[in-house]
Amino acid sequence: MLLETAAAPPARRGLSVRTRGLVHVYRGEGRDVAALAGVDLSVRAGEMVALLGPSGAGKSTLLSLLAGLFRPTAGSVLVGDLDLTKAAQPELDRLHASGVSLMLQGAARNLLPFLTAEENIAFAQHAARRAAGGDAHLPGAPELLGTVGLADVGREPLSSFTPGQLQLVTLAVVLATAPGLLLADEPTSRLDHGARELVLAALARVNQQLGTTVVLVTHDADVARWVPRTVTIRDGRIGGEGRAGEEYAVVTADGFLPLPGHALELLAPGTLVRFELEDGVYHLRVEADGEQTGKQDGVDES
Ligand SMILES: Nc1ncnc2c1ncn2[C@@H]1O[C@H](COP(=O)(O)OP(=O)(O)OP(=O)(O)O)[C@@H](O)[C@H]1O
Repeated sequence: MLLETAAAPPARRGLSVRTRGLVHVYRGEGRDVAALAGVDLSVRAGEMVALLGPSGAGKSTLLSLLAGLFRPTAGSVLVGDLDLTKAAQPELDRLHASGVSLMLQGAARNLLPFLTAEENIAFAQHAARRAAGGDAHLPGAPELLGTVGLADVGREPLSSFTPGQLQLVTLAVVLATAPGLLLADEPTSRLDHGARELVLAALARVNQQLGTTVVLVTHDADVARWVPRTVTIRDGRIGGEGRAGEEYAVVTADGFLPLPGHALELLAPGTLVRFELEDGVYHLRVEADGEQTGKQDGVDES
């Protein structure tokens, strides 16, 4: 099979994402689970962001809320101008038909195995055309398959595809409705190194060529090579951000500053700290038994 790229489908404006004070509690019998405990996340239109973090941190819950699959316990989610927490069902239906695409974990959950790649794309476009009253200008299957690097295999049976190629077909299918926001849950899980690189490269190409906003969840630490911004979710909150390989702590909307993982090990709960500004540089000073123990860290004021 050939792996090659063709002319990209026409760009469509990406959708911005903004959450404020996002809280989600799963209500269970006798036990409630707080999956998200106040997430303030802003993603610009056309940006590509990876959500990282340990298992159970709340990444998939956050992705589902961005997709509008269910409503949060508290807080707001804006996709473009639409507040998903207040939107009526027809508005959410329209958003799902053409504005936001969700790539579920595992190609099998996104594809109909008895159809070819082209037929899977046509199937995905059918609902979008109906929602738009037949007026939707959607990209053709050859264009889409070309964009993900799978030109010329649109009519071959999916049974002859490798796991990496199936994931690329999945990407073409979720792009079939020309979404402004693409949400991908673990798009590289269970793929070998070479296939992971191809899928991440295809996602980055989609983001750059089509302008689609991309938010993906991953355990893949290598993802930072392909994604300019990573956001680490820890215990249902934003625990930090990575930009171009640099790690940052992020001040929350209500003024809290979660410590980065390595500092957590050094600073026990209850530790008293002082911020001091010296020559344009912030210093974090730790107090022990009423005494100053010295400079722990320095941060540029800017
Ligand atoms: N449907 C559900 N009902 C009850 N609890 C849930 C449900 N889905 C997730 N949880 C719980 O919510 C918390 C966050 O789960 P979530 O799947 O969002 O985390 P995650 O970071 O995506 O984890 P993983 O990387 O393992 O997929 C966990 O404690 C999980 O057990």
